[in-house]
Amino acid sequence: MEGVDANDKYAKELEIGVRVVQLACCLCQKVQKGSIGPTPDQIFSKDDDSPVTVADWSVQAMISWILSESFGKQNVSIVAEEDTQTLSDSNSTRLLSSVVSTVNESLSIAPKFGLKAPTSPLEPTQVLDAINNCNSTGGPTGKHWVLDPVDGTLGFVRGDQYAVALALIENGQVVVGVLGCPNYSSKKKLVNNSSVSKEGCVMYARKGSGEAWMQPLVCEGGGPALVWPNSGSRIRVSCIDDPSMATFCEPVEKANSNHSYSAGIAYSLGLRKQPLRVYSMVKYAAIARGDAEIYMKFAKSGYKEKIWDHAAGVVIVEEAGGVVTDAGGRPLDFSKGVYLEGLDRGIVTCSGVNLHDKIIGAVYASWDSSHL
Ligand SMILES: Nc1ncnc2c1ncn2[C@@H]1O[C@H](COP(=O)(O)O)[C@@H](OP(=O)(O)O)[C@H]1O
Ligand SMILES: [Mg+2]
Repeated sequence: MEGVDANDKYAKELEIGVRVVQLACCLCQKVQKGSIGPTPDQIFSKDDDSPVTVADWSVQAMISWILSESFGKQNVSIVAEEDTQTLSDSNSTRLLSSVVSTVNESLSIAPKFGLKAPTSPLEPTQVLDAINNCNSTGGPTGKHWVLDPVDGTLGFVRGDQYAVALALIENGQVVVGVLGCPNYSSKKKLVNNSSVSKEGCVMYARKGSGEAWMQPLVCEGGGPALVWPNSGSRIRVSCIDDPSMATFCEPVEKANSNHSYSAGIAYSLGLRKQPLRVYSMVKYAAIARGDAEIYMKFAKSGYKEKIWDHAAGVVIVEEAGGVVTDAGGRPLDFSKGVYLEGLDRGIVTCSGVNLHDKIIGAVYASWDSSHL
């Protein structure tokens, strides 16, 4: 079965997106194994105290460079998580050279992924430029790529689930989503933390196609180069709509979502299973693949969700047959810039409308007493 008809709209964006996310997953796996870059546990803190690693900057630089080469720098607008503040510090020369060598090692194997490698290794200034080129703020018009180079950085540094998330927004709508999940096997169900695998997958979808796809990572094992259109397999959400049989997932970190509130919703709906706590957008991947039926996230009041933490996951879940809205039942709005402005209370993702209606109803019934 073929993944995508080459004549379709966004065919080139999807193809390049899948190829470059495959390459990015490979980069992350190599950093994690210590085969490129510094020791994998080297973690830096950003201004908001969130962690960042060589992999985050390197993936952002590499993807930014490939997108500019593929579509022309003047045509590419990218909204992405990282900036060069820490890297440009005069005390960071060793860190910058780690990023530069990681980017160059990764680009040197780009042809295996059907992508063009630079004719000579990138200079530090080119790497910094590539990161800085991702300073778009998106908005309601035009095409914007949206990138979270390593989503779930905590999962990455703990050897747990994390994701490389790339999406394309056009006129405020997510039209392409690619989600690389380096520790989520294309063959094995995600059950709990022991389901961390070293043979990950990439999922992807194009808006309106009614199809979502998955392919295994091609990084390891010296296997064949990535071919496209490929023999990816179709993925589909679960057909379970009985709450007592359903699995719900949520962030691992209590700081990122209120576990006791979601436990209350789960109880009121008759969900019996323990929550599946997973780092990163792998939660969207689990819904799209049918490994779970519900994903709820209720961040602290005042926290503003960023578009790169959701764009790719939302279109993949929707094309796989699922539903994603805020907790008021409205679609997420990707047209307002970097943040999901106007988001009502939280995010509710389900495999189908029946479960979704029930959760939204339970949120309305319980919110006033929730102290959120
Ligand atoms: N206080 C907070 N509340 C909700 N989400 C937060 C948060 N602080 C960070 N996040 C987001 O949650 C993401 C991790 O998702 P999860 O908690 O589902 O694993 C982080 O992505 P990064 O790891 O890319 O920074 C970050 O964007
Ligand atoms: Mg993120």
